[in-house]
Amino acid sequence: MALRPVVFSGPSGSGKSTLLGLLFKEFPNEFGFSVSHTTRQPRPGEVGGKHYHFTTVEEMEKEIHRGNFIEHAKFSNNMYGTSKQAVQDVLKNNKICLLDIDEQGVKSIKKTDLDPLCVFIAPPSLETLQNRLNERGTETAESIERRMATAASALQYSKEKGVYDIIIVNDILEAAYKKLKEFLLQVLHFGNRFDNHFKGIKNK
Ligand SMILES: Nc1ncnc2c1ncn2[C@@H]1O[C@H](COP(=O)(O)OP(=O)(O)OP(=O)(O)O)[C@@H](O)[C@H]1O
Repeated sequence: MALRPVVFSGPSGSGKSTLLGLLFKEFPNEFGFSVSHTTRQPRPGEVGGKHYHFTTVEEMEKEIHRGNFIEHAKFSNNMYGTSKQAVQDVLKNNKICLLDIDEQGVKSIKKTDLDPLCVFIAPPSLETLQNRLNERGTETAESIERRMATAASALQYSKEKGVYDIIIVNDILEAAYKKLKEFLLQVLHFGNRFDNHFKGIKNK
């Protein structure tokens, strides 16, 4: 049976990368990250090919035109997208593919035959979201404003029936991670890969 990919979505700053990082740390052999393409500039510490494939508008448009992208979207004047190759690279290693994409991407990927599980990471409040973006220190005031403007509509969309399989409010990080992990352990029926781990949780 094909391994179902897991799509993470949620407002910028809600904690997707943080939670994904915890999953990869705990289960390095189970999960693989679908590396998205983007035309935005790398943030300090970001590595091409690992966090994103950094590219140009011209190159990305050419590849989209060739049909090589599953989904793509524009956000804050930059293009983002998931190439078919990025997902294949994970699946060929027999790992569960994790994706970090926005709600436009979620709509597109749900139309494919990938049958993704969709997880929405929500902030405890818009105020906390803004504080976290400020504290992360990666955005200009203008960029934070743009992110906050789209956050409200993303939260609204997350409540529509049938879009997300679970909504996780990332208030206390440890609690959010536990909820995420338990959900994935329960839903991803793919052999007995997590059995021992799951028993460990149930016995606690
Ligand atoms: N539960 C939490 N409590 C406090 N701070 C948190 C929590 N989760 C994440 N953070 C912090 O909030 C900031 C935003 O988190 P993160 O970068 O993971 O968000 P993101 O959803 O991946 O954002 P983007 O979509 O912009 O990449 C980071 O500085 C992170 O350390």
